[in-house]
Amino acid sequence: MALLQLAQDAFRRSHPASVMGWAAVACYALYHKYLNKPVHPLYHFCLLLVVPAALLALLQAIHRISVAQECGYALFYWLVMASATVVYRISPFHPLANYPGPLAAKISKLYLAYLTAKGRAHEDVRALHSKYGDVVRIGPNELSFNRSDAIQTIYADKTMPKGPYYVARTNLAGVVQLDGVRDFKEHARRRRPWNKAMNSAAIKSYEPIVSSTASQPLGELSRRIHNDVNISDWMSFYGFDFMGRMVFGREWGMLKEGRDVNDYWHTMDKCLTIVSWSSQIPWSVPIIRLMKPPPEVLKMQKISDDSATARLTSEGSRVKDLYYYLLNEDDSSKSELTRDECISEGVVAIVAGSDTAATALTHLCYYLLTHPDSLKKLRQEIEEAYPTLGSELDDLSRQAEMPYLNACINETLRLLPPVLTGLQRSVTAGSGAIIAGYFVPEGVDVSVHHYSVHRNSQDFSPIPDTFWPDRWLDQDAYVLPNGDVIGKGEVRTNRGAFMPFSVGPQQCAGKNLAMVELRAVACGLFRRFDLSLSERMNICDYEKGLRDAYTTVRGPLYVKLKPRKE
Ligand code: HEM
Repeated sequence: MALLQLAQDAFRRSHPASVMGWAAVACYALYHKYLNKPVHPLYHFCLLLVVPAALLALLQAIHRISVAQECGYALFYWLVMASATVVYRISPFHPLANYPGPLAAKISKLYLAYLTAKGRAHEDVRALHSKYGDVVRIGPNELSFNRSDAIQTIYADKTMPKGPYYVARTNLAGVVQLDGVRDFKEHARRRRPWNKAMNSAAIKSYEPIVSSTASQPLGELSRRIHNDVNISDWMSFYGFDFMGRMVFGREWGMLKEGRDVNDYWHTMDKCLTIVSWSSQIPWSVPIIRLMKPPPEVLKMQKISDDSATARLTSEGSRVKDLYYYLLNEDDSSKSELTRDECISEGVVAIVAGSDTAATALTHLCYYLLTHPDSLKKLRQEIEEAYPTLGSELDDLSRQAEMPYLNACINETLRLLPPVLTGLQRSVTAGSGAIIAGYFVPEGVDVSVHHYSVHRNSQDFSPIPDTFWPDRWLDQDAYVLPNGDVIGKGEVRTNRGAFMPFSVGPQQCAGKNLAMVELRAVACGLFRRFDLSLSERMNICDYEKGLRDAYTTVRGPLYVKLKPRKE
C-alpha cells in the first residue's frame, strides 16, 4: 500500500514526459537483452504496448491529460526506446564496438534483411568484407568471417549451436524441422536415422533410382534437340522428380511433362525468399506467424504433407527410398521419430535436396559452356571411362574415381555454392570464444560467409574468381587458362576452406547422395549431348541474375543440344 502511495506521489510530482521517458529507458534495458532472441511475442507485446498503455492510464487518472497528449506521450515512449537502442548499438560500450561494419548494420538487422530481400546479399556481404576486412559486423550482434580458420571453431567443435536465424524453420504444425533444431542433443536424436539413410550401403542401394531418374531427362531432352532448351528449368524438373522418388517413392511428373507440375518448385522459391529475409529479423517470425500464412506457404505445406502422409500410410516401400530407412523398414525396431517428425523430414529432404542439386548442375553447365577447354577435357575423361554411348549410368561408383569430373564439380560448388550465405551460429559460452584469433563475447551470432571464403585468395590461388578445375588435381605442374605454366608450389587449394555442404554435426545430411547424382547427371548429359549456348542467351547476365535467398534462385540458361553419335 505504502509503495503504491509512493508511486502515486512520484507520478503526481513528475512531468508525464519524464515518466514515459524513464520508463522507456528501463524497458529498453530489458528489451535489448532479448531483441534479437526468440522470445514469445507476448514479451514484445508487453514492453511495446502494455507498459505504455498502463502508464498512460495512470497519467490520465492523475494529470487528466487529453487523448492528443496521450498519443504524443506514447510516441515519445517509442522514440526514446528506439533512440536508446541506436545509441547503445553504436556506442563504444557495445561489446562489438571494435568490429568494423556499415553503420546501418550496427544499428539494425533490418539492414541485412534489406540486402537479403534485394537478392544480392552474397555479393553485398563480399563487398563488405573487401571494404572492412576479414571480420565484419553485419548486425548489431552479429559478425561475418571471411576466414577459413574460423570454420572449425564455429561449425565443427560443437560449442556453438545454430543461431536465432533458424527460428523460422518450424512447420505450420509447430514441428521444428531437422535443420532448425538448435539443441545439439536433440539434433543428434533427429539426425541418427538420416545418418543411417545416408551411409555408404544405403547410398549404394539408391543407385537404381539415381540411374533411372538421371536417364529420364536425357531421354526427354533428346526429343527437344531442335529447340532452345532452358537447361536451368530441366535441372529443376530433374531435381524435384529425383527427390520425389527418393523420398516419397512418388512421381511428380515434371520431366515427363516438361513443366513445373503443381507449381511446386516456383512456390518453394517464393517461400524461401520470404523465409530468407524474415529469418534475418528473428523477432519478426513469431509475429508473422500470428498472421495468416501466405497462400504459397499453405500450398507448399499441403502438397508436401499429403505426399509424406501418403507414403507413411502405404504398406511400405517398393524400392529402398529415404523413408525405408527413416521408418526403420530395414529392421523390425520402431522408428525413433514421431509421425509428425517423419512428415517434416520428408519435406525438408525435398526442400534441401531438390533445388540445391538443380542449382549445382545448372552452374556446372554454365561454367563448362563458358570454358570449352574444360568441357573438352571432361568429355575425354567420361569417354575413356564409358567408351560405349549409353553405358555412362551403368556403374556409378566408377564416377567417384574420375578426377576431372570431381574437380569440375568442386570448382562449380566453390565459385557458386548453392547455399551462398553464411550459416549462423551463436556464441553461448559465458566466457565468449576465440574465433580465428578474435575474441567474440557471449550472445554474439557468427558465421563464415560461404561465397566470400570460397573466393579468398589466401585459400584458393591463383585466379580465385576464375573457373579453373585443375586447382583440385594433384600435379607437378599446372597450365593456367592463359597458357602460362606454373609449378605445384604456386597453387594453393585449401580443402579445409571448402564448405558448400557446411561442416560439422549439422552439415548437409545428403552430401554423399548429392555427389552421386551430380556426377551421374553430368556424365549422362555431357556424354550424350554436345551443348552450346543459345544465341538468345546473354551469358554475362547469368551470374548477375542469381538471387541469394538462402539457397540460390536462378534465371534461365538457354542451350542448344546436339546428340552425340558415339
Ligand atoms: C549440391 C547439393 C546440396 C548442397 C550444396 C547442400 C547444402 C547444404 C548445406 C549448406 C546445409 C547446411 C544448412 C544449414 O546449416 O543451414 C545442408 C543441410 C541439409 N541438407 Fe543439403 N545440400 C545439397 C543436397 C542435399 C540433398 C540431395 C539432400 C537430401 C537427400 C540434402 C539434405 C539436407 C538436410 C536434411 C540438411 C539438414 C541437416 C541438419 O541440419 O542436420 N541436401 N545442405
